[in-house]
Amino acid sequence: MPLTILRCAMKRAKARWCQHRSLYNSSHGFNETEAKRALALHSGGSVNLHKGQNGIAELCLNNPSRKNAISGSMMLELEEQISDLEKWNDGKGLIVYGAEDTFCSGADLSATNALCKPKDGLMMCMFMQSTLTRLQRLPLISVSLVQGKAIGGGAEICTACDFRLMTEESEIRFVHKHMGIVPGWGGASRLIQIIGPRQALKLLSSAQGIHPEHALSIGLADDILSSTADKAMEEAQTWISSYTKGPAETIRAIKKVVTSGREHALVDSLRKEKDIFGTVWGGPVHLQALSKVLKRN
Ligand SMILES: CC[C@@H](C(=O)O)C(=O)SCCNC(=O)CCNC(=O)[C@H](O)C(C)(C)COP(=O)(O)OP(=O)(O)OC[C@H]1O[C@@H](n2cnc3c(N)ncnc32)[C@H](O)[C@@H]1OP(=O)(O)O
Repeated sequence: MPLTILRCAMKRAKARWCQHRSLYNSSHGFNETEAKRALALHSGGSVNLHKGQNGIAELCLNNPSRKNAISGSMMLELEEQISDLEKWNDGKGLIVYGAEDTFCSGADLSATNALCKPKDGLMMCMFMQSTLTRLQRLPLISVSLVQGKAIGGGAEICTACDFRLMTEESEIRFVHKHMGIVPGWGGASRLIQIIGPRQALKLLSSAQGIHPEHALSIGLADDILSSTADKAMEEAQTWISSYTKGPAETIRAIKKVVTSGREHALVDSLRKEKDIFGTVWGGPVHLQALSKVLKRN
């Protein structure tokens, strides 16, 4: 294999590895194997994934008897489902939602109580920050479908998607102040990216419940769904389809360039955009579209 092709293949492999690796390693005092062992001790609920034929996946936070609180085992299942989605090359979109009438009431309080030592809290923080960053970086257009409450860590999870759709009675609330902490799953950093530092400071320091109209006015929500609970998913599927029409290859490249622009300084982002452009220019989708346009004109 000529050296140039080998170099390109190695660069692509490295890029894929970088996207999937944890934000933290032993130099930060993080041991992924130990973290997984500790979190597995706190079981309850599940995280279920359905990958649709239409390229839209549905990820369910499923612990209704505890208002979809995230147990330790659910943190592990969330990471496993995101690993699955990272390998889903036909994927174009993702809808994250909660079972029954709630989005998510945050970390399971019995688990956080057992993990209340600083060392254990930091382990959970680094595991969930890495997991939700990988969710945010998926080359899929992602939506949090917020029905009912998204509280604490639940509010943090909904900031890890590209868009937020809220039903009329729903509420997002960063309750961390009342618990004497700050967001532990990356929610503060992402909230600042979404609504800016001033509005983020207001929501975090007031710990107020954010209702749909207010969320829409500050840019935290992207739309308010009129449906009743049983129709909300159908309405969310229709909403996301406006952004996922077309070949998966193109939709995924568009999400990648936006992720790159969000995370890199301008010059690095331009270079990443060039690399991504190089993966689609002259490809089958581009050439087919080009021939269609040339025939039309
Ligand atoms: C780093 C993560 C960390 C953070 O970001 O700060 C966290 O997320 S810490 C958790 C923060 N979340 C909370 O403080 C929310 C606590 N729950 C509530 O405020 C309310 O339950 C609710 C979500 C507003 C719903 O209220 P309501 O409809 O009145 O239901 P109940 O309160 O009766 O709850 C039903 C049932 O569910 C249990 N439950 C609810 N939330 C949790 C939770 N986070 N962990 C564990 N269990 C939870 C609640 O105890 C009830 O159980 P039973 O009494 O056994 O029926």
